[in-house]
Amino acid sequence: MHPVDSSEFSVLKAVVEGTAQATGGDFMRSLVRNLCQATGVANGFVAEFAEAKTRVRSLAFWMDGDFLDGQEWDLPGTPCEEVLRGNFCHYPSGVSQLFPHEQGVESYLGVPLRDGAGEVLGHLALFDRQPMPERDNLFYVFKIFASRAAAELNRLGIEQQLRLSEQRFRELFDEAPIAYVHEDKDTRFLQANQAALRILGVTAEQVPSTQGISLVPNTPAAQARLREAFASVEKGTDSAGVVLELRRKDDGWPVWIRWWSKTDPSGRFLRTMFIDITAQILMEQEQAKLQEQNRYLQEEIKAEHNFEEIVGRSPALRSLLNQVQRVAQTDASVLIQGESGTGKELVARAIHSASKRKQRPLIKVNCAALPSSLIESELFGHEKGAFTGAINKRIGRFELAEGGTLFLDEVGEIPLEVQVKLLRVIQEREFERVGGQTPIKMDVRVITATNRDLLQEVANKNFREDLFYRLNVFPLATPPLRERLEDIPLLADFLIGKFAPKLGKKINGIGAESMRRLQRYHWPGNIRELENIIERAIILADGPWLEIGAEQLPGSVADISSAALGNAAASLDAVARDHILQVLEQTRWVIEGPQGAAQRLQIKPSTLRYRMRKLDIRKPG
Ligand SMILES: Nc1ncnc2c1ncn2[C@@H]1O[C@H](COP(=O)(O)OP(=O)(O)OP(=O)(O)O)[C@@H](O)[C@H]1O
Repeated sequence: MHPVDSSEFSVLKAVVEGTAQATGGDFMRSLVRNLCQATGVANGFVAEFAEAKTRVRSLAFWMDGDFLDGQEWDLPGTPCEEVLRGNFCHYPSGVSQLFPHEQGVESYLGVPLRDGAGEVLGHLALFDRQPMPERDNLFYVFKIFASRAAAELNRLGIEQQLRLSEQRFRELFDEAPIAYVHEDKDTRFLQANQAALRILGVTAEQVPSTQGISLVPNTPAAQARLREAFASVEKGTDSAGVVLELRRKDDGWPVWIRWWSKTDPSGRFLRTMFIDITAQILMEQEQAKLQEQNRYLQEEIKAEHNFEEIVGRSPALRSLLNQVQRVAQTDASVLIQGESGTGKELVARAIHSASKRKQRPLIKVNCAALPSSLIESELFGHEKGAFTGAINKRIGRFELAEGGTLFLDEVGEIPLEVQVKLLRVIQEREFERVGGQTPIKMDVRVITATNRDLLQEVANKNFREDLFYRLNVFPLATPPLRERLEDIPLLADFLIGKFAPKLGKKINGIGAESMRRLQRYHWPGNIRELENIIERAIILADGPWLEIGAEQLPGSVADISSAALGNAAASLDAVARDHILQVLEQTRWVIEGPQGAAQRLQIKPSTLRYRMRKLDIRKPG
């Protein structure tokens, strides 16, 4: 062990005190200056390898009482070369003779600086115009500070690497295609990368004032997803991610993201990642819409329609067809009123087919066939989980009819609370799904039909007056068959042509007596009733001429007329009531099906129900 004498100690002390507060570049400068001043040598420097191992650059260079900046030099032909090979070198004098490039330098002392693994990083050196005799204390102090300088150089290298890797990480974080957000437990943003800002419509300045949950819309479906997302954080990361629905901060547009989040080790922050899946979700929605449309169209294909054919030449029908042609060219709402079976649906289809919307769908809703609790969601659709039983999202008939026509049959059956929404939708031309909050714009023409006296329903407060006038912009009335008995031969021919081939019969026409009988009948069930009678007559026919006897006309209905005629005091309603009751009792109150009362009465089950309500007919007991 080398004993420390007092002069060594004072040098040591001076350098230690001079460099105590400094780190990094400052430390190097303070080291060379203090070392020179404490040892009395004029010049000194710390240098590290430049890019090539044959060159060095100074980290600090002290010369004749001043610092020189950014010195760089080639090693060959200098005393430094040997030092950087890893050797301690001391030339007490004669440097300029040994190294002709180093004119004016007399003496040199250099020591390599190594990293932890022994690799040379640079060197610390002193040089002078005076000789530098060998002094133990000088070497000793010099070596101590060389290892201190090496440690600092090492640290600077690591710091630099750390800075680079942090910068690389930041760039990666910022430019990653996946969105990253660093947020606190209340989802207040601390940091968000470019992808996150882009997806969420948030600017860099808005990051500190943004809270993730405030971007989730206040709909039952979106909030349920949010709860699911937080539950997945509690459980640990869900590898499949959770789908969340958000609104962009800038324009409020909906975005859907697949979201993963994890609590950081401190437990105070969330590291959240997400990707934008809006395009995928919109495609799924479009697909669902097409599926729904497909399902609806399948049903429609099954139902039979006489598309173009509205048969008849009577003045009453001609006037109706004339109005149909005129109103078809416009987008006006049409209300078709008429008795059951007079062809209201046929007229609605004719308006659609003659309109500019004919390439788009005509969607029908029979309001009497739906339980009142489901009408709203059938019309407007619903979001997943909007009410008990709503498992999947459903697209409503208004959405299906986009660009086309919506035909609301038996509109008088719509409950009052849905009438309010319908009115608003027709006025504002936009609606929301049940349980949803996103307004959906629509371009749909509305045609409605009813066999009720709607104005009477308005007077009875069963139908909103404002909605009535909205729907009744262009009223049409389908005449009952008894007011156009002259159309019966034409209709009968048309119907024979329709049914006979299907039933495999060859029928020429209707016998003269039968035709007279048909034209004397008063047709409470209108054309639907005529259809049924002709179809039945074809089934029963033995020859090419149809014979329709009085017994083939529904005797019971004929009774109504005779009863009504025979008993002037009895109102038609009372007679109808008695008759319906009688048929219901015969069918044991079965309404639908081949043995049901509706079939016997030649009316639709929905119409029968409606009449029962109107005439206050209830099943006893
Ligand atoms: N002028 C017509 N020419 C040919 N067929 C007709 C005519 N009018 C109605 N029909 C036929 O009569 C049947 C009943 O017509 P539609 O369903 O349109 O009547 P509706 O008034 O809508 O009845 P409801 O009020 O009971 O719904 C249908 O099969 C239809 O094709």
